[in-house]
Amino acid sequence: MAYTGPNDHGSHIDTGIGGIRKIQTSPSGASGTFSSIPIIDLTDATSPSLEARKKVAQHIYDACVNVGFFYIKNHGVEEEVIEGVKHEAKRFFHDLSDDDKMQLDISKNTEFYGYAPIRANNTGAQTKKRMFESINFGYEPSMDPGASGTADNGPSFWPSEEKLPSFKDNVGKYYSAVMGLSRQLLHLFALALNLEETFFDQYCKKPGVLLKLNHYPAAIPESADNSGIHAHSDLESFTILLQDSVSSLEVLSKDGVWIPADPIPGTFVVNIGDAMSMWTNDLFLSTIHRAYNEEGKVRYSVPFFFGADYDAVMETLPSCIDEARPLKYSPITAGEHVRMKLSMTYPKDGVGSGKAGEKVGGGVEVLAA
Ligand SMILES: O=C(O)CCC(=O)C(=O)O
Ligand SMILES: [Fe+2]
Repeated sequence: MAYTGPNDHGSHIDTGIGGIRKIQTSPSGASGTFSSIPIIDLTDATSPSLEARKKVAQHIYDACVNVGFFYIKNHGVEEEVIEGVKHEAKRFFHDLSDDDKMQLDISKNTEFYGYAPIRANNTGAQTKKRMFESINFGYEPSMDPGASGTADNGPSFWPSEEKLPSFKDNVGKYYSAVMGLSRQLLHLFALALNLEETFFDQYCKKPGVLLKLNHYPAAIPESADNSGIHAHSDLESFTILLQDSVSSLEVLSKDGVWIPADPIPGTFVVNIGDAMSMWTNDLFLSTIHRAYNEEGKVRYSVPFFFGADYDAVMETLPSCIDEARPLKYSPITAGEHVRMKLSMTYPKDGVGSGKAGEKVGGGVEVLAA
């Protein structure tokens, strides 16, 4: 299903990630015209031939500058591991009591890791509850096959072994697999940008990552709407999204059409986030998307947000600046960028909520707190 009109909730959008913005299709208004989301075969991403890897990178380049979203197939993550994390997501949301889940309350965590219950929009613009709950897990060096350096991204809240036996182990297997895949994608992004294949590695030794489990319940009570996750862009460098079989995700094209990104078996959806868009001076698009519960079916999704080391300074790549594309962004550490935007998503008693008209990080205009 595709909807016309830029946004069916008025002229401003709830980013879900960073307060309310004017409708726009990228942090700074850059956007792409597209009518479908490309599927990219990663078989040759690990080819010994540089030429073959560059061909894959060229497809990624095209997708990043035109759409900001693409599916990947033949990504190498084992089916069993994928089924494992889906199973654990169901256990988390259904086997734990509300009290158990609130023990992991995100508002008690310094780094915005933890559980966020079904709640009304945190910005106050929407009074009805949004029908999704989620839990975020932060960077875990023990789950990163490529870890180097000492991470200081703060501790995650995990359910105890007693409450949910083997949960951390099984989620950890998925986490490690997508962590490895992320490092492969980093190489492809570098090749796509005509950089040394390992260019981004130096910024991603202990990366700021979030593995999030989302649950969209089937039943929509009177006190809620079916909106799920409202229109937003992701804030990290890129996202690897695992969907179940229920359609929900839609991506906004420049002409205001919501293009479905329905689940395709055997694939992940990858999208560029605000940080990579800033890094590339908006050459790579951080495209607005949303996930509404239109079908009234229970749905789970597992986004893995990958960003640079919190102490890495993201400075716009010189090759992405020219007369037609003048420099738009000041250098910022990945940590400052992420913490600022997460604090607007999950405000804590007046801390960090965006103010009307405030310019944040990537030049995003925040219109209401
Ligand atoms: O559930 C989905 O399909 C998308 C979720 C999403 O966009 C997010 O959590 O940022
Ligand atoms: Fe998202």
